[in-house]
This record gives sequence, C-alpha cells and structure tokens, in this order.
Amino acid sequence: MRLIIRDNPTAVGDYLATYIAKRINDFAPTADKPFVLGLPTGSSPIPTYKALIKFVKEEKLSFQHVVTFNMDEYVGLPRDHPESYHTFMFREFFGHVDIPPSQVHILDGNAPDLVAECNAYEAAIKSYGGIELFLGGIGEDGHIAFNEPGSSLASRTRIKTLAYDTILANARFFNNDISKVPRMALTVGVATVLDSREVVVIVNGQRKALALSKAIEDGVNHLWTLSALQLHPWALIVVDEDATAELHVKTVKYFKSIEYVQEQVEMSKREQQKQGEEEV
Ligand SMILES: O=P(O)(O)OC[C@H]1O[C@](O)(CO)[C@@H](O)[C@@H]1O
Repeated sequence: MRLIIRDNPTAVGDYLATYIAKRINDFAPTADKPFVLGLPTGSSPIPTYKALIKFVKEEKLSFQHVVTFNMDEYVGLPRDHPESYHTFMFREFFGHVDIPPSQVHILDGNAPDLVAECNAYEAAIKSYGGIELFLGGIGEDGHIAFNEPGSSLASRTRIKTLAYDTILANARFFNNDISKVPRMALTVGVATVLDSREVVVIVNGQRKALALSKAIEDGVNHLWTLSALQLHPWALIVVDEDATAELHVKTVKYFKSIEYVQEQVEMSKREQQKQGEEEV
C-alpha cells in the first residue's frame, strides 16, 4: 500500500486527477476495450472531479470509452432528489464530461427488488471483466463505500443499514435534519472493491484521522473496513495533511520517504531516456 500526503483537499484532487488521467490515457481505451472506473460521491472527490473536468475541457482526457460503476446509492430517495447519488454524479461530474450516459452505472435504490438489483450490479461489473481502478471515499468510522463497521470483508453488493454516525455525518446534506437522512443504502461490498485491479482512496480532514490510522497502522479489522485494503496488491491512499493528525510521525516520514525515492527513480529514468534520445 502507498500513502501520498498533500497539503490540502485541492492538492489531493489535483494529484488524483493527474493520476487517473494518466492511467486512462496509458490504457488507451476503445469501444471494445473500455476503461472500467469505480467512483464515489461525497465532498471528498469534488476537487478530483473538478480537475478531471478541466482535463476534458482542455482535450487532454476523454471519457468516451470509460465505463463507470458508482460505489453506492441511498434506498428510497427519489432518483431526482437533489441529494441522491444519481443527481450528485450528473451535477458534479458526468454532466460536464463526454461520457455516454449508457456507460454510467449507479445502483437503483428504488428498484422493486433490491436484492436482484445488487446481484445484477455484480454481474454487470463481471461482464466488463471487472473494475480497472476503483476510486473510493470513506466515512469517519472508516467505512469504505457504505461498508459500515462490522461488515464482512468478503461482502458483495447488497443492502446496508447505515450506522448512526454516518446518518449524523450526512445530515449536513439534508439541512442538518437527521430525520431526512435515508436509513439504508445499496453499496458495493468490501470484496467487490478488493476485486478491482487497483484501489485508490481519498481521505481528507481531521475528522477522518482516526479512521486512517486504524486502517493503516493497525491490523485488518472489520470494524474499520478501509483496513481491508491491506490485503490488496495495488492500493493507494491519497490524504491531506489534516487527515494525518493521528498517525505516528514515523509512519508519515516513512511514506514521504517512499514517495521521495520513487521520484528520484523516475527522474533518473527520464534523464537516461533523454541521454539515449540525444545519442541517436
Ligand atoms: O467525502 P465525504 O463528504 O466525507 O463523504 C464520504 C461518503 O461518501 C462515500 O464515499 C459514498 O460514495 C461513502 O463511503 C462516505 O460515507
């Protein structure tokens, strides 16, 4: 697992957008071989979405051959409600990039048969050969997607009752009226996320600092489902300075040193390549 620390949420968003754009461009997606991307909602990904939209407007990136799967959706909230994740995704992202709407997948929290809806979602992910990169968000209690504390680390897409902490945290999107926050959601499971070839998670703010330390400094534990990322061969967590508040100084220094060494390696690779080109 790698941990990248940036000064603030905007810098986190810029780093992530550059990272994702490079992954998509290097993959060179086509209609027959689309790039399959998992996406979150919440306030954390907004700077990333803004920076990705800018790349598309500058024609440095296209979502023409990208297929997306969102992490979660509330149960029972009308699809056109301002706080549904459908509305959020089109308002904050899909409405501003060149993705064909038919390539967007978001769970339907109003489906007549919610279990069938979840099973069909897993099958749709499989039909595309799995997710290439899952960009994720977490809650203050360390949940990834809506896999609340105690969720099985082998879980798949399903209905989840939201934890009281999550209901309280999300009340800010419902005029701070707890009674308006849906009690249930559909969410991809921990195993659904772990099946992706790469997992990238955003953690911003001091209120998520404890979750970050539990997830990376303690062992794998179903009470902090983000910790399951320790089992993934290609996981990256990108955080702002505030989110590191509970980490040991040693942990922060260690991950910063890894990034520094990586930069040195890449710089020397670039220099060698330049020398080679000059010799030709
Ligand atoms: O970024 P915020 O606003 O803290 O919201 C995070 C929430 O969004 C999600 O990523 C949902 O997609 C959840 O995992 C989490 O509860």
